[in-house]
Amino acid sequence: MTAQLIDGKAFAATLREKVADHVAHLKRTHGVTPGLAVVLVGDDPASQVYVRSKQTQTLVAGMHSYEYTLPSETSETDLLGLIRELNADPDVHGILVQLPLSDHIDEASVIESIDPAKDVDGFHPVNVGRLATGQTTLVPCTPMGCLMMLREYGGRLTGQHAVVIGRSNIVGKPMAQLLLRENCTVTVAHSKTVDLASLVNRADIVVATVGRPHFVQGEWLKTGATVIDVGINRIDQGDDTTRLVGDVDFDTAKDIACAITPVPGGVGPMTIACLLANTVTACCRQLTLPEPVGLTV
Ligand SMILES: Nc1nc(=O)c2c([nH]1)NC[C@@H]1CN(c3ccc(C(=O)N[C@@H](CCC(=O)O)C(=O)O)cc3)C=[N+]21
Repeated sequence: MTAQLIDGKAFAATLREKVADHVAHLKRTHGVTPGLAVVLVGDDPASQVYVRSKQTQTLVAGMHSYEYTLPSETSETDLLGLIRELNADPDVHGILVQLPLSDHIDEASVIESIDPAKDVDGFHPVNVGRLATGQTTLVPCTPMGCLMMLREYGGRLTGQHAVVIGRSNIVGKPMAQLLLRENCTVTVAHSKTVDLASLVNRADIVVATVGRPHFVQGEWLKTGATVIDVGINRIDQGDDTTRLVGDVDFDTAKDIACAITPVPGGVGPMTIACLLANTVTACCRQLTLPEPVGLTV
């Protein structure tokens, strides 16, 4: 058996079309253009690539993009000052501060300083709490993209056993909340989990977000499982080139799973498309305009 490939790249392109359509509608009927501010501290090359990609796609969708690249030695006070300005700026509907931040800046303080209404990452404790209590909120982009693909390719989600491997605040925990909301039976596994292989073997849905290349083996999987690979691991090829691989050993998994996301071209592109979708949603809510259809989960 060879699994169906979940084409995140194509899925993301379709979602970005919906975003662009709604942006055009907002401009036409309300004279409003959604705006996204992206803040990057430091000069990490990988972060620069992501931020550039976010900016390009924001502009292509017809939105305003405001980019702030700050030197790595920027103080926490200065960063908080910028966020205060962005919170107050009516042209900015979404704020994303690229993580991780340098050690001298307290991440939690920075996240808490963002207006929850503009928190398009869904990382603010108010939004985390809203998700956990089943209220309308802004949902973190990576798990949101994973859920959209699972709804499309995972069959009826109710009653399925989902195993989320990884418990980060940005992926694992919100993913578990979203799957609970879909009536899945959810198990969250992590680095201290005993006998992970046999746990994974009982999963109908596997979401791998551990940050270790090729960690999940195909032989662990139950036949017919749906596999979402959140991992983005850059591997040195030994010849000065690098290759991007996931947390799942794709070559062995593809023969056992029913559907599987590739890396690259799976979760990554969906994450950015969901960021654009959240910016439009945030804009509509701030201006009490009708909620866009198809841009939320
Ligand atoms: N506040 C915050 N929000 C984030 O959403 C956030 C962040 N910080 N920090 C860094 C991570 C990483 N991230 C990615 C998004 C898209 C791809 C992506 O599109 N990847 C392509 C490949 C890109 C390549 O070739 O490097 C793919 O998987 O096909 C990857 C990684 C968002 N992040």
